[in-house]
Amino acid sequence: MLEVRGLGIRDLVRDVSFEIGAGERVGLIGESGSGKSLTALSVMGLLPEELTASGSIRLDGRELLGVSEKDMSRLRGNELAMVFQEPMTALNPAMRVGRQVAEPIRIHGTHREPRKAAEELLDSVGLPGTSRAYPHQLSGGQRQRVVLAIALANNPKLLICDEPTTALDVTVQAQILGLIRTRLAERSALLFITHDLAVVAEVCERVLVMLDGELVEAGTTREVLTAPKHEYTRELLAASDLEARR
Ligand SMILES: Nc1ncnc2c1ncn2[C@@H]1O[C@H](COP(=O)(O)OP(=O)(O)OP(=O)(O)O)[C@@H](O)[C@H]1O
Repeated sequence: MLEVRGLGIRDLVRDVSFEIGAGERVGLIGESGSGKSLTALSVMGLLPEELTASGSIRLDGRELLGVSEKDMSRLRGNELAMVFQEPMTALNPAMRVGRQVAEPIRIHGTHREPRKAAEELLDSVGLPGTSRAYPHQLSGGQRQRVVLAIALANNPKLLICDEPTTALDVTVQAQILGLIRTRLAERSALLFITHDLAVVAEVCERVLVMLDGELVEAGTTREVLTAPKHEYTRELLAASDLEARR
C-alpha cells in the first residue's frame, strides 16, 4: 500500500525505506530531532517549502513525490490523513465542529448528506450532540476526538498520527488510543509516531526505529521490544516504563 524507498531530505533524513501494508499498524520511534516528523510530512506532501524530499514514496503504486499541490490536497483528507500533537492547530477556532467534520466529506463527495454523516462521526468518537460547539468550548481530549473524526471522515488508506496524545493527560490518552484502534477501518493503515514505547506496544504490530535521520531497526513490535538488535533501541527500552514493568 505505502512504499517508501531511499527517502532523503538534505542530511536530515537519509536513505529511509519501509513499507506499510493495507490495514497495518506501524510505530515510528526515535528521539527528538531524529527525523520522524519530516518522514511523515514527506508522505503527506507537507514538508516546509525550503525542504525537498528525494527518493520515492508510492501509495498503491502511485508515486507521490513531485505530485502537484492540487493533486496532493485531493489525496489529503481522502486517502491520506494526519493527526498532530496539538489539536487546536488543526481546527478552525471560528467554525462549529460539526461543519469542520462535514467539510472533508463535502469536498471529497463521499457521502450524500455531509452534515448527517458528520453527526454520526462525532457520535462514533464519543461526542454526541457537540456539532454546534466551537473548539474553545471543548476540552483538549474532546478536540483531539474532533480532529480524529475529521481525519477518519473518508476512511483514509493511511492515517498518520504524530504524537497525538502527548499533550493530553494519561486517562484521556488511553481513551484516544482506544478510539484510534477501534475506529480505524479495517483497510486503514496507521503510522504512529511516538516517544512512548508503551503506546507502540499497545497499538502497533510493527515498529521502525529512527536515529539521526536513519532507520536503524525494523521488526514486529514483539521482536523489537523483547529482543532489540540495535544498541540505541536497547537504550530506549531500558529508559522506558516498559522495561520497569517487565
Ligand atoms: N524547515 C527546516 N529546515 C531545516 N531543518 C529542519 C526543518 N524542520 C526540521 N528540521 C530539522 O530536522 C531534524 C528532524 O526533525 P523532525 O521534526 O523530523 O524530528 P522528530 O524526530 O520528529 O522530532 P520530534 O520528536 O521532536 O518531533 C531536526 O534536527 C530539525 O531541527
